[in-house]
Amino acid sequence: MSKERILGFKKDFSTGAHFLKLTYGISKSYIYLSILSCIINAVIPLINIIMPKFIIDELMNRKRIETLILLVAILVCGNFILNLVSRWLYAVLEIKNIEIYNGFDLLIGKKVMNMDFEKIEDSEVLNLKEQAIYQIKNQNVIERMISEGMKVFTNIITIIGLIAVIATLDLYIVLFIICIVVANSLMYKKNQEVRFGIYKVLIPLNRIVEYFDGVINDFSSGKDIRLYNMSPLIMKKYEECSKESLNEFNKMYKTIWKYNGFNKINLQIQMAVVYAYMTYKVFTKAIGIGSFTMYVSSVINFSTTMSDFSSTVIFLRQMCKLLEPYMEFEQIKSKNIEGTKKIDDVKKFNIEFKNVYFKYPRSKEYTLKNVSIDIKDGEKLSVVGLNGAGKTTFIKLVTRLYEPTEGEILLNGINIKEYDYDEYMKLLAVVFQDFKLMAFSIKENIALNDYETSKDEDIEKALNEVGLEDYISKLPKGINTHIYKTFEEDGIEFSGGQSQKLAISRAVYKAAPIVVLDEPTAALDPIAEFEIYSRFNELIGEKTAIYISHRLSSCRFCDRIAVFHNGEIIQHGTHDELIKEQGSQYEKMYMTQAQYYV
Ligand SMILES: Nc1ncnc2c1ncn2[C@@H]1O[C@H](COP(=O)(O)OP(=O)(O)OP(=O)(O)O)[C@@H](O)[C@H]1O
Repeated sequence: MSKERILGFKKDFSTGAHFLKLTYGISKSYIYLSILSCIINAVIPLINIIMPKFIIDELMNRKRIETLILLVAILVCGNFILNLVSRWLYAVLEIKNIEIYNGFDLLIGKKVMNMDFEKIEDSEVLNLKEQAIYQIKNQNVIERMISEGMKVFTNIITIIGLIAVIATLDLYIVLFIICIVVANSLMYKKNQEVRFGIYKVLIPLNRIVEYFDGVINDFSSGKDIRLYNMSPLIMKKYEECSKESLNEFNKMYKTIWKYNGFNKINLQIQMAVVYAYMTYKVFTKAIGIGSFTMYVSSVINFSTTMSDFSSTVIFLRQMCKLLEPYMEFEQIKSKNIEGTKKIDDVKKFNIEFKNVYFKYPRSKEYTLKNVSIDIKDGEKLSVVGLNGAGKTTFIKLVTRLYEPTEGEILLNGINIKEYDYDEYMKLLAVVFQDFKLMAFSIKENIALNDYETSKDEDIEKALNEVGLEDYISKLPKGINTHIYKTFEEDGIEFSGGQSQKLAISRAVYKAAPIVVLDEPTAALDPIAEFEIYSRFNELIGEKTAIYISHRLSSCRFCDRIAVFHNGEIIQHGTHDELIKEQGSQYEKMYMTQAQYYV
C-alpha cells in the first residue's frame, strides 16, 4: 500500500475517532447500545444459517422427533428473542439519534456564537460553515456514520462466523467471492465518488437557495419585495439555481446507473458459479442436502456481507471526507479567548485610541486611518461625520468586534485585547443602529442571561427610563409579553421607535460603566427623542459614553465632539469650539441641519 494511501486511511480513522469522541460526549449510552445492537445483528444470520443444516440433517437421517422439536425451538425462540431485542434497540437508537443530531446542532451554534465577529462575515468561513452544517443537517452524516460504523463491526463478526462455516468445505470458494467483491467494491467506490462529488457543486448553490428562502420568508423583506415588485427577479434567480442543481443530479444518476448495472451482472455470475459448484459437490457425494443448504446460504451470505463490509468502509471513508469541513470549522481559532487579564475592582475607565489603522478583512482600503483620541473616565464623546466616515467602525473596535490592523486601543493604559473577553464585555452597554430584538419575552430581551434571577422592578425601572413602562404595563402579560408573533399568538410587534427604546432599556438595565450608543434615537419621534436627550445625563450618569448621532443638536449633551471624515478624525473639541471654525466640516454639517429649523 502506498504511503499516501496509508496516510489517507490514518486521516479518515482519526476523523472517525474524533466524531466518535464527540458523540460519546453527547450521549455515552448511545455508543454502548449501538455495540450491543451490532452483536445481536451479527448473531441473527448465523443462527439462521447453521440451525437449518441440523434440522435438515436430522430429517434426512435419524428423524428423532424430540431432537427436531428442540432444534426448531432453538431456531424459533432464538430468532424471536434476538429480533425482539434488536427491534427494541432500533427504537431506542432512533430516539438517541435525535439527541445526537441536536447535540451537534448545539455544538455548531455555540461555535458560531463564540467565533470572532469578523469571521462570520468572511465568505470563506461562511462557505466552510455551510459545508459543515450541510453535511450534518441535510445529509445526516453523523447518524449515518455511526450506524454504518456499527455495521462494520456487525459485518466483521458475521464474516468470521461464515468463514469458519465455509472453511469446513474449502476455501477456494471464499477466494472466488473475494474477487467478485473487490470488482464490485471498485465500482461502488467510483459510484460514491460521483455521488459525493456533487456536493461540492451543490453547497454554493444551496447557500444561494437558502438566502432566497430567507428573503422570501423574512417579514422585514416583505415590504420591499411588494413595493418594488421584486418577486419576478427573485423567482428568476431561484429557478436558475434550481435548474443548475437538477442538471447536476441528472449527470450524477446517469453515471450511477451504469455502475449499478455492472454490479448486478457480477452478482448473477457469482450466483450461477456458487450453485454449479455446490451441485457438483452433492453429485460427487462430498456433501449432503443439509450441508448443501448451509453452504449455499453461507456463501451467498458471505458474499453479501463482504460486499456490505467493503461498501460500508468506502462509504465511511467518504463520510469522513464530508466531515473534514466540520473539523476545519471547529478548529477556527478565536482571538477573543487570548486575553486573560482580569478587570479587578477598577472604578475608573479611560479609553485611548493610539494611532489606530483599520482595514476590514479582505478589504484593500483602510476604513480608519491614524485615529488617536483619549476618552477620559466619565466623559461623554459625540462621534459625528458623513455616511461611511467610519463612525460605526470606530465603535466596533472599542467593542472588540474587530481588532485594529495597526496601533492599539488602551483601557486604563492596557491594550484592550489583553483583558479577559467576557470581563471586558461586562464593562460595555452598547446599542447599535442595527440592534436585534429576539422572539423572547420583553423581560428576557432586557435581562438576557440574568432573566431568571432578575427582579421585575429593575426591568420596569429600565423601561421607565426610556419611556416605555406605561405602554408595556398596559399589555395583558406586561413584561412577560413575547416580542413578535413567531412563537406566541399574542406576541407584540413594536414600532421602530418602540423597538429602539427597548434596545436602549437593555443597555440601561445592564448598568455597565461604559455606554456606547450608535444613533440611539434615529427611529424615535421628536418628542421621544427630546425625552431621551433630556434624560441623557440621568440615563448615562457618571459613566463614560461614546455616542454617534447624525442630529448634531444632540451633541450639546456631550463634553466633546470628534468629527470623522474618510476614516480620520479631522476635528475634535466642544460644540462651541468647533462651530467657531468657519468652513470646517462640523460647521457645515451643523449649519446645513440648522437651516431647516429656522
Ligand atoms: N463589514 C464590512 N466590511 C467591509 N467594509 C465595511 C464593512 N462595514 C463597513 N464597511 C465600510 O467601512 C466604511 C465605514 O463604514 P461605517 O459603518 O463605519 O460608517 P459610518 O460612519 O458609521 O456610516 P453611517 O453614518 O452611514 O452609519 C464604509 O465605506 C463601509 O462601506
